[in-house]
Amino acid sequence: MKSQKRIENIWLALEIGNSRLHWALFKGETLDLTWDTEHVPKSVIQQIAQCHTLDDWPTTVFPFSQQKEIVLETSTHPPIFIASVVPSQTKLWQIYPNVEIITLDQVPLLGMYPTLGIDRALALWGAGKIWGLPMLVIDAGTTLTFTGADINQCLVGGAILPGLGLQFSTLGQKTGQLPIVETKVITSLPPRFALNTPEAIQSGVIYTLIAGIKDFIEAWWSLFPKGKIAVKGGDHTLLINYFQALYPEIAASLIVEPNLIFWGMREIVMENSKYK
Ligand SMILES: Nc1ncnc2c1ncn2[C@@H]1O[C@H](COP(=O)(O)OP(=O)(O)OP(=O)(O)O)[C@@H](O)[C@H]1O
Ligand SMILES: CC(C)(CO)[C@@H](O)C(=O)NCCC(=O)O
Ligand SMILES: [K+]
Repeated sequence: MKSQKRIENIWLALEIGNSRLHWALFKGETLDLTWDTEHVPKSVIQQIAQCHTLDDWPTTVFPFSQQKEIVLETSTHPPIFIASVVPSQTKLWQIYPNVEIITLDQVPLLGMYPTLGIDRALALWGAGKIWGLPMLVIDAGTTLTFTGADINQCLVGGAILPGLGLQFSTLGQKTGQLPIVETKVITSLPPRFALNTPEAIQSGVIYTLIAGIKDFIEAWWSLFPKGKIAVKGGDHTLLINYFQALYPEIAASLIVEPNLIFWGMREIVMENSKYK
């Protein structure tokens, strides 16, 4: 049975990434549900803007809208807080009647540069709030990013490189005879010296990626011997598995938390007492 009580402190967090959308439903400061969807076309956002409550949303965007055990008698147009690194998608969501875009100036980190990605700032802020500083966030998403802050909440800086999927797709797309390796077919470590094309691609990308990440981790620990490291992003499970196989002592000290950006968003939204 659905509760008849209207829940007034429901809010949605929407992280617009380069590959897909990441959603969270909060009741006050409690994270209730998370799910991922594709990027949404304008027509569907227009449809959502007409919906009064979440129950009416299309299941392609809110997969739980038909599930009776989820209490969704939300007030009209539950607020959506958006953190986006895709300006064209941000623009589309602005037709929703109750939307708030989270911007860099709302993140209390010091020393940020103006073009720093909001996802990097929020994940770092969220991780720092929960586990403490110094903190380095490794985001294994469309891109792979490193983003660190010191004990004074000051951005140390970081790095950006193509993520696992992007490395494979670029190799497949920009060459005459290389196939596109799908990350989902990879289960274990490939042979280092491979004797077929797909495994040669896997070997090259994976072993250099792991070596590169290990090098950044060691550089972080030489700057901050007690510095913490948190890992997130669509490819985090794969990367953690490789570290467990190759460098178990490093793997053991990594904090794995897919929801880092949502924790960062919660910190900022909770400043606004209306949703507590
Ligand atoms: N169901 C899925 N759909 C798409 N990508 C997936 C899925 N599951 C795992 N991945 C992996 O996640 C990676 C994308 O990561 P993620 O979803 O965190 O990126 P994003 O948040 O859209 O992008 P950004 O890096 O801009 O934040 C891809 O390289 C892919 O291998
Ligand atoms: C690096 C990405 C693509 C990671 O999602 C995003 O954070 C972004 O677009 N950043 C802007 C550039 C920067 O952070 O320096
Ligand atoms: K990323």
